[in-house]
Formats: sequence, structure tokens, C-alpha cells
Amino acid sequence: MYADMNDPEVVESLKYLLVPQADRIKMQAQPFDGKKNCWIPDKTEGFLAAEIQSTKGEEVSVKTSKGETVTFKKDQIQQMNPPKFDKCDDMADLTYLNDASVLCNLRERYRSWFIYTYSGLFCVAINPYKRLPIYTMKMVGLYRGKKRNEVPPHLYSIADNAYANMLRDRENQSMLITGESGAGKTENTKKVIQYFAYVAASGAPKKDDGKKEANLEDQIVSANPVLEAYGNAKTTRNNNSSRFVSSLMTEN
Ligand SMILES: Nc1ncnc2c1ncn2[C@@H]1O[C@H](COP(=O)(O)OP(=O)(O)OP(=O)(O)O)[C@@H](O)[C@H]1O
Repeated sequence: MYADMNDPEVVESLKYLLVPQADRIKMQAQPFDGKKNCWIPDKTEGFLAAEIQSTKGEEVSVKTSKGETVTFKKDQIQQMNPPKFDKCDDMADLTYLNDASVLCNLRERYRSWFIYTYSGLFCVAINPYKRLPIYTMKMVGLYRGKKRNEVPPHLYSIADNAYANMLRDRENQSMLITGESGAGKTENTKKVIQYFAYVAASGAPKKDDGKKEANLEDQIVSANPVLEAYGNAKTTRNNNSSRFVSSLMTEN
């Protein structure tokens, strides 16, 4: 199994996974001053970008991206990462790992329908509430056997790494899928099972009538309720997680 990067179906899927190089170059060209650009708290947006105008003792006067001038206490302001980190794939790479930078990175990615973002060993998934063309057989081909940094963030990569670890170490692997109600735990669990089904089916010998592949895949997917019941028993409700955000992580 492999993916042809020029295949129109693969190109369409990558629109929902990979930040185009041209966009990255454009983002990096944005003016930025590490001493002035910052995040401020905002009632509706959570955090807003702002520019420091002046500092007086513990008070900092900023101009927000909405054009207002507001004064905050120093400790209410959070440092902003340079534009080269905009829409970054792995938030563990951020220079400043504060709430504002993490949430605003997830928000910016979600605006472009990039629902998966790594945070170190975790993969954060945000519920898109619509079907994205990122769970196709061709996407399985793209992620199969690839290292995490060779492909854009996807839970297929987490699944594939777990599968590779199992084959290499001959050890059982587990995947923790956690998040609040409606975050997408069940959906993502199904996608992981679907990935293993595709991978297992593609390696299975075909019957004389050539129907073996679909057969094995159907069998694995039909075991979904059993696996799901097991998965839900392991799931913990994480009250700290943002609404509709779930995280996935493999453990040895
Ligand atoms: N990746 C996704 N793509 C498309 N739709 C999704 C995705 N993730 C979640 N959804 C949508 O959100 C709904 C809720 O997701 P899901 O049932 O997986 O949540 P959950 O975390 O298992 O909730 P609960 O803990 O209440 O069972 C799904 O029925 C589906 O419509």
C-alpha cells in the first residue's frame, strides 16, 4: 500500500491535514516583535493578539487586534510565539508553551479544518461535526509505515506507530482516548479500528474469489462494539479538557 501524492483524492485529503508550504512562507513573513506582540485575555475570544504600547510598574498598556487600547496587570499577559510557529503541527515545539499559545494554535488550525494536532506524545483531536475526507483507504496508504514527523498529524499515525511497536517489541499496545461527552472518542476509536482493519485486510491472503480482503475487514469492524465497550471502560472523563476536544496517546 502506498499513496500517490499526485492522486486527486490524496490531494483533496491533504487539504485537511497539511499546511501548504506557500501559506507557511506567507505566515513567516509577517512582522513580529517578541518584546511587543503578546496575548491578552478576552471574554468572547478567550485570548486576543495585542501589541504592548507602554509599561508602568505592574501595569501594561496594550493595543488589541480589535484596535482598542486596554490596560492589564503584567501577569495577565502571555508571551506570543514567533509566526514560524503559526499552525504548528506539534505544540511541544513552541518556545512559549502557555494557555493562550496552545488554544490559539488549535483554533487557527481548526479554522482551516486541521482537526489533529500533536502535543508531545498526545494527539489532540477537535470534533469537526462534519465528514472530512481524511479517513480513506488512500490515507491509510499514506500513513502506513511512516514515522510521525514524515506525515501531517493524524490519529492514523498514532495507530500506525502502535502497530509498528507491537510488531517490533512483540508487546501488547494500548491507546488512551479521553475527552468529555461529545468530544469524538467513539468516532476516533472507530477510525483506529478501521485503520487496523484496512492494514490487516491488505496483508491477508485473498480467497479464490478474491473476496478475502473485504471479508476480514468486515469481521474486524463488526467486532467494533466489543472493542468499543472495552475502550469506554478505560476512558476517563477529563474535566480540564476544552469542550469537544479529545486526546489520543499510545502507551507501551
Ligand atoms: N472526526 C469526526 N468526524 C466527523 N464527525 C465527528 C468526528 N468526531 C465526532 N464527530 C461527531 O460528533 C458526534 C459525537 O462524537 P462521539 O459520539 O464520538 O463522542 P464521544 O466522545 O464518544 O461522546 P460520549 O462520551 O458522550 O459517548 C458524533 O456522532 C459525530 O457526529
